[in-house]
Amino acid sequence: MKYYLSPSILSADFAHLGDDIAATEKGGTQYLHYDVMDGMFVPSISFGMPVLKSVRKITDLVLDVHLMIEDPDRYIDEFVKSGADIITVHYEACKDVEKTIQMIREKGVKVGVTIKPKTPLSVLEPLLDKVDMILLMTVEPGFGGQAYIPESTDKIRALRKMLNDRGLTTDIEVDGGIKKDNLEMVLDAGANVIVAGSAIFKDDIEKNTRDFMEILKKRQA
Ligand SMILES: O=C(CO)[C@@H](O)[C@H](O)COP(=O)(O)O
Repeated sequence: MKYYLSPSILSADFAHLGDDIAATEKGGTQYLHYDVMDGMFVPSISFGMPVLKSVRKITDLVLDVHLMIEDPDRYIDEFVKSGADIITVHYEACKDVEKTIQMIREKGVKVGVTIKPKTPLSVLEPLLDKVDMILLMTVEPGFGGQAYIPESTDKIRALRKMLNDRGLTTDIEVDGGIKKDNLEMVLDAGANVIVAGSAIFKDDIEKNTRDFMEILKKRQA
């Protein structure tokens, strides 16, 4: 199993975004998490394609784009053209999630599907072998800096079992409230792609990144 860190730039200082991203690169991250919010699917609005284009120009990190938007089919093509490497869509936001997954795959980028904390794992059953990554939201989507929802740990464990039972090694990404002190817990439960925003983009960003990476590297097969 490979382990990845995906710092969420939602918590970065947008006036110094390039410097903040460079610090995560120096700290050894492999991914960068890019949260797109439309003010409809989630209450807040973040950033979209133009910022992604600028980020693409300054980094070779894997751009892990999480679309918190209604009917994401409308924007898949533009996010691919703007530099996304992985596009993750919400099960709850798609009119026909299998069609959306297929559309993303046809564009030649990796595809993820995600569910909110209250959505049951059962909705993922038909999708398990169709995606590269499943993102489990461990807070209600919409804002950085929230507390991890404790019930998420059992959900991660149950999802890893569902995948193992089918012989699948699909990545499980977790997002929301992940800090150094609960990182081992989500890894033990079966997560292997870690999103962290407020725990990374504060004080010494390079050191925070390195601290997370040290823990992940110990698990690397
Ligand atoms: O998608 C989201 C919030 O909707 C997340 O990516 C957060 O940005 C993670 O931030 P922290 O909980 O780690 O501060």
